[in-house]
Amino acid sequence: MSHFSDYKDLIQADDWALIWISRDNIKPVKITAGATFNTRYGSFPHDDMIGKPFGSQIAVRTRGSNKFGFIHVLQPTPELWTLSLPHRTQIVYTPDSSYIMQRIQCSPQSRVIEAGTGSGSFSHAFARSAGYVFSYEFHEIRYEQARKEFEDHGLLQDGNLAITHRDVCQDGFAIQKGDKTTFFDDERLNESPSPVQINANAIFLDLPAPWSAIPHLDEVISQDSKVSLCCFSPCIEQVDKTIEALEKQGWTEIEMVEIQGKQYESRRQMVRHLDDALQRLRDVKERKQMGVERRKRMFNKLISDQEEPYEQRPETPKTQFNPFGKGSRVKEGDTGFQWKEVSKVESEIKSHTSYLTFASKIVNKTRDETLVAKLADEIRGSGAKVSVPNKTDDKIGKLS
Ligand SMILES: C[S@@+](CC[C@H](N)C(=O)[O-])C[C@H]1O[C@@H](n2cnc3c(N)ncnc32)[C@H](O)[C@@H]1O
Repeated sequence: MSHFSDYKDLIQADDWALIWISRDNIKPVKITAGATFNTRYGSFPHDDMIGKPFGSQIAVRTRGSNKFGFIHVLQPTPELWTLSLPHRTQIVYTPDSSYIMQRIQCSPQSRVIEAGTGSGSFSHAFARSAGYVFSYEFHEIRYEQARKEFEDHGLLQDGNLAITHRDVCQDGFAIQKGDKTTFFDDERLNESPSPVQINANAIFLDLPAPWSAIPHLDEVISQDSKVSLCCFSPCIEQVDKTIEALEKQGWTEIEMVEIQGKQYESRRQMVRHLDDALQRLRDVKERKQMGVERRKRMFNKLISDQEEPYEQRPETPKTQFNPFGKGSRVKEGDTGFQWKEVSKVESEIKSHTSYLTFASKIVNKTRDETLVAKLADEIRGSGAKVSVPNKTDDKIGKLS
């Protein structure tokens, strides 16, 4: 069972949960009867979590005080995993991964190649949406760590993910049956002929030199459906070399995109008039003048050493409200003032802004007339109002 895509209501022993302590502090925890989750806000017995719905708030009294510390126990999702995983490399964040999956049409029909695995951030997102994921990592320790995590999270056992310890730039993507460097647990793959039928139709390369891996793709991509590819590269020189390799290998629809994740905050801002500004300047000038005169009098008193009765500083009238500075505090949206809706750009959200190079390839450009006729019949039978391609029509008789 995958802890990251099979939703369940109640927390049970042996479930993985992501414990939300604060926005920047989310911890993956395997719920274990009798165990305790310790934080600086208190110790939370796992037994208090078992049987409660995912999403529950668990509170404990902080030792020596009347206050409570609390946590939320959340169902794991790829998005939360991305925010909580142990970083071994740079990772792909959700703003990028969601866009990439949409662009490469990741669906249950997708057979995905991902290289390298890195910290496994994107692998979790792919595993939830795709039919099958083949992930490759050449760094032995990272491969082992990722394999362990995939295993713990239920992505390998009866799952839809295979991880291979391999330098894909040198040795390509093909997996021979019985390959000791590949770890998967799937009867279908075990039974498939050698080499394993990868038939990838979605490729994601997050490697320093994707141009060296691209020529190896031809032997593992789908021959009878459109293949979409995305390369994730932090610098434009890499994009340049990647595009050169893609063109050379016959990839088409090449396009480069950069994602700049920004958060827009919607708020109300007080409408300020020119008269307010002028009034503020008069105010400042008046106060300054009063200060100068007071200091002059104090100086004269020092020189003449004459006693002068203590002069009370004249009371300045409290301003009703000064929209440019001090005065009585006004809360956003208070009545009696004029407000306008504005949007404010917050600092950049977590995203590893790389350049995304997309491309596609169709290997076999002839179409299966029997299949087209069958689909056409089905569409006609469903009564849907669609224009069905006619095989005698030259313009649509072939896929271009
Ligand atoms: C930036 S990380 C990938 C991060 C990953 N996309 C994620 O979201 O967690 C790049 C990974 O590619 C691996 N790598 C680099 N060159 C490779 C190659 N030729 N074959 C396989 N893996 C490679 C590195 O070891 C590294 O772990």
